Amino acid sequence: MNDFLAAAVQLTSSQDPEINFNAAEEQIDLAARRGADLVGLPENFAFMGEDSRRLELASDLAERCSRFLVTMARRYQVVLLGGGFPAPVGDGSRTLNRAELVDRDGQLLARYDKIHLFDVDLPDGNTYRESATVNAGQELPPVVDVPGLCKVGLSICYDVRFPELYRHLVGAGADLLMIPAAFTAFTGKDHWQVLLQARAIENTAYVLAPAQTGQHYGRRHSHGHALVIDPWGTVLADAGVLPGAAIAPVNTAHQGHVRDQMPSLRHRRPALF
Ligand SMILES: O=C(O)CNC(=O)[C@H](CS)NC(=O)CCC(=O)C(=O)O
Repeated sequence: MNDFLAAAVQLTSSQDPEINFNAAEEQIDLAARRGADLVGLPENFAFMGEDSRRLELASDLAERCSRFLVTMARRYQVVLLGGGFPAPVGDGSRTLNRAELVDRDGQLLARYDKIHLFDVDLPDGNTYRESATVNAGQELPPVVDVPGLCKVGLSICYDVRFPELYRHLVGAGADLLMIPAAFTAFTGKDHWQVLLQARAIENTAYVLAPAQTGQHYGRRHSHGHALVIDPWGTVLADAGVLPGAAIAPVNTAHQGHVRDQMPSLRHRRPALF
């Protein structure tokens, strides 16, 4: 594992993929100029809108997203995560919610289809039924040893509420947990930072959490606060509520130091569970 700069991009994605791709490129460009080696885009970076429109666009959008990630990674020479885009399945009436991690040379390093779907009625009157149009992925997310960086584990958004997924990633050697999201404003204000810090602390791992922010369409508001968190749980960078990025150093010696000082991973009692 080397030392490098990681960027968690924050966007207000809309129903217009053209605008969204341009906004994403602007933030990738800025992050690369600031020296970022690893850049994460949030869930729904290319489209944030009504389900019916998402399904209409899905087959075209999935291809465009994969191509966009390859083009951007090469153009800006960064390792790039597309934190979630619709990939059509079957006759195209349903999708997977897919993340892809691409190397600087455009090579696909890892792919993950979200396994926990957000089917929740919130007290603010908003109802979410991700499973109405999305199929759950059937495989645990991968950990990939990114050449020149570190071992990166993937996940998406609502996954953050399932600590066993991150235990799996850390068991597979992850140093850094990617948690790209489009967290609701309502849940985000109480849960977002707490959950992310918990995942960092309990796994003594870096957390990179790109985010959606602001109003997208209708009543859909996202919480923002893209974060980079260190293995002690300290928030190293917070993108606030405007489009931008949280950028901070990932430091190998520091992770080793934290893991020596707080050896909780070594104190697990798997035999009792
Ligand atoms: O709606 C779309 O356009 C695409 N999908 C999403 O934004 C996903 C599923 S609805 N959002 C979440 O998982 C939010 C989780 C969350 O906010 C929490 O766990 O509190």
